[in-house]
Amino acid sequence: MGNHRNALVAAVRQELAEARGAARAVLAEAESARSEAQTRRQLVRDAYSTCLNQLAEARDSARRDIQRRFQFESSRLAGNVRQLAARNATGAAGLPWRMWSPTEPQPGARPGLLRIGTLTLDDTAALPALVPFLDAAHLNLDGPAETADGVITGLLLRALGTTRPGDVELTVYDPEYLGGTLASFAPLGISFVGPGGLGPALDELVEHICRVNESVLAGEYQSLADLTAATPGPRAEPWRVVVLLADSATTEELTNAQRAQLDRIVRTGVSCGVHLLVRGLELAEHPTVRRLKVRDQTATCDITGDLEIRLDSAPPAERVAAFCRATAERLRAGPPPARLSDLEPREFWAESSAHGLVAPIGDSTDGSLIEVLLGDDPPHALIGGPSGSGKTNLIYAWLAALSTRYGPEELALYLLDFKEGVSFARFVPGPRDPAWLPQVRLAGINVNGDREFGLAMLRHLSEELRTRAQAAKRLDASKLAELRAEDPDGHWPRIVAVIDEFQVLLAGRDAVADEAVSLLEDLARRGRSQGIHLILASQDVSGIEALWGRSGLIGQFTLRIALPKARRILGDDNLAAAVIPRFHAVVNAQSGAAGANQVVRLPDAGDRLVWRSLQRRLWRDRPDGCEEPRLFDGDAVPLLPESCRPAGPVPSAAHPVGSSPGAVLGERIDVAARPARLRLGRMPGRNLAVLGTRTDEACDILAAAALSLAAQGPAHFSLVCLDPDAARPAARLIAELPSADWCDALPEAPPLDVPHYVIGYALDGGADQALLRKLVTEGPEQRTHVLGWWRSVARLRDSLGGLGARLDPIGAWVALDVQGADLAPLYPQPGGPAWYPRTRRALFFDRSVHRTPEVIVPYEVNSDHT
Ligand SMILES: Nc1ncnc2c1ncn2[C@@H]1O[C@H](COP(=O)(O)OP(=O)(O)OP(=O)(O)O)[C@@H](O)[C@H]1O
Repeated sequence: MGNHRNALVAAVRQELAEARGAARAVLAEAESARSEAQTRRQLVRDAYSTCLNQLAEARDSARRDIQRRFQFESSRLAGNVRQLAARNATGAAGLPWRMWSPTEPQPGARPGLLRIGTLTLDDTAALPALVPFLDAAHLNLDGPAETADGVITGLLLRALGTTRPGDVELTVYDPEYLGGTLASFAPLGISFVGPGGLGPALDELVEHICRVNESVLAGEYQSLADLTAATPGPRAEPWRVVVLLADSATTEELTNAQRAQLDRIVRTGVSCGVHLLVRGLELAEHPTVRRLKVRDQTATCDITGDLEIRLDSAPPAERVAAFCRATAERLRAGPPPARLSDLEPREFWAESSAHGLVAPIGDSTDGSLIEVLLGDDPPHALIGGPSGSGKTNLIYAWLAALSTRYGPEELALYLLDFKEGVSFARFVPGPRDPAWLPQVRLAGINVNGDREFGLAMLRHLSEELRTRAQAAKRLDASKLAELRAEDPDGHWPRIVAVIDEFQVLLAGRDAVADEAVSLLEDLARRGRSQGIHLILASQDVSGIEALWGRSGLIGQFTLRIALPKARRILGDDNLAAAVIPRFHAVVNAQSGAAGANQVVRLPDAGDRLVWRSLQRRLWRDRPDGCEEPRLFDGDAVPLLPESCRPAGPVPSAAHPVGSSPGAVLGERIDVAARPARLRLGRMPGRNLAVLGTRTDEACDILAAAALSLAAQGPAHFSLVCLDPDAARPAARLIAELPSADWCDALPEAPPLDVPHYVIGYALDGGADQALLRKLVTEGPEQRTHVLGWWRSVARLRDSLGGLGARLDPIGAWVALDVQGADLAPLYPQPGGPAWYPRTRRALFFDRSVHRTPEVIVPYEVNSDHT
């Protein structure tokens, strides 16, 4: 029993222990689950708060980003709006009153927008608030009369200040103050409409619109704005601006008929240049009506929606009065003369020169442009006027009008100015401006001493004439238009040659004048049909008289342009030039016959900056391959071209030598600026004498000759210098020559297998006579040539043996300051050549090629002595 109980107890204990164990295990499990859940909860909480933080950060950065973008975009937009506003409301249309002054519109420019105040967009700087008006809209204002009238005054001043005097006609209906509101505009000749006059005034406007449609637009143009854009010159019709300052009484009083007329004007006015500027009266709905709701110093406009406009104050009364007085004065004085820019066409280089060159040179007193023609008739022009009368200015204006109309394929210009000045330098690249006028092929400046250059240009044109005549003959064309039609791929621009102070070329009874006259005559006679036109200008009556003596020449110059006080340009019975005022010209296309005069006001074409900017525009548009013009500047000294100097490896004796290498002596005065060469073959007399006392130039000529010979192939040089003044240039020369030796006296001619040149400085300074004679006589056959410098012809003769010495071994010479008569012993014709020495010019004569000597410009070889 006891055992049984014990066993029972033990079993119960056992079970209890197990149950307790199990309960503990469950508890432990629950505990761990709980702590796990707690940990998880903590994690979730942490994650949540991290997430919250991140979200907040992301939100903040997105907000910041949006704000930044907004600011960027709004300031960009504001900038764009500001730029557009600046472009659309330039000058007087947009300047605040304190800086305001009227601005003359560019020709052909359409009216822009007008400023009435400012707009503020968030924190951007204030933007100008602009409204359209002329050629665009009627304006309907509503609000307190005083503020609205201030806006109207401002709008009128801006509209008038951005148009030419007389381009806007003003009509004011102001029944309340009988015109007093806008009385400051009275000097402009406003039509004030009295209280009972509204009906007739509206009728008159409607009639005006009908007339404009019927006769001015005539079905060809949609609007006056289109007509103005398409036709250069003054406006066909002024704008009519009608200001209606109504009050409620007026509105009530408006009859049905008046209302109907007003509605018609609203619908049709803008295209005919009639604009309403109305306060206190509701205009009918129409796309051209813009409405402004004015409050105290602020307004809203249907263009800018809800944005509030801070209105500008009304313009100061004294400014309005001063402007109106000045404009009335200008109106009385008539339209101002055209400006250079008025001569520009709407589109550059759009004209063909096949049938002629038509271009305006100025305007008439009513403002319409006056065009002159160069073509088959009249083919050539003669311009005359005393010094300072504006010939150069006229030529500038004419060239501007021509070169903006006709591109380089249509027009080629050759410009020569015999004045002491550089009038044509502006057309070629200069140190400060690389641009040039693309049509200019050649310009000569400072040529008053170099009539030969004028001759060279005429010869060049004559050559061109010959080419054209041959082509025309081949293609059976009798004039340029036909030649161009037959040969559409050919390059046949019209050529205009301008020669200012041409009489310099014809002055004197020498070979230059004779040849110039015969070339001019030929060009004037045959150039007409080949598209070569001459414009000759002169201040000098005697110059013009020189032409009158040559009827074959003067008869071709049927276009005459006489500046004030010009004499003998027009017919003897035509006195117009004596009475025209300053800066005017008489244009006469009938050889100056009385009755064919047109008086032109000439624009001021002298402003360099205006010209430069126009020329840059043309230059930027020049076609590919358009070459720089050739500039001949009589004051510039040309440098020996690099191609005439030895370069690269020294040629060996095996190197082929041409049969007659050419010694370069200077630049020829011709259109191509070619070097003058003396051929030194194995023939008797192939020696050169440089004659004169100008050491620098003589040394330059010898150096250019030696260097250019060394550049052509293997050669040996022996330098002899008998004048210490020439020692330095001689030393420089020997340093540059690949194969040379310095001799204290004339060398014997050693037998060499390459040409040998003896370069002698001041050979009159004690050279061995016998040796010199031997060298010049026998040397050339053995390819030994003397290129020597003597200070006079007499000294040359002395150094060759004295009085009876023969000079024929000297086959070529270059004379510097030696008078023509002194050159007689070296010249085939008795008396010597006509030569009057000039600085940096030399007379070159090669017995074997020249009939008459040629003037050359000695090159500068080393630029340290000039
Ligand atoms: N239409 C014009 N409007 C304003 N100024 C002008 C006009 N024509 C000429 N001038 C000015 O008059 C002056 C003389 O003009 P220009 O040099 O053209 O005369 P010119 O007849 O060529 O004189 P010269 O023969 O002595 O060279 C210049 O200062 C020029 O700017």
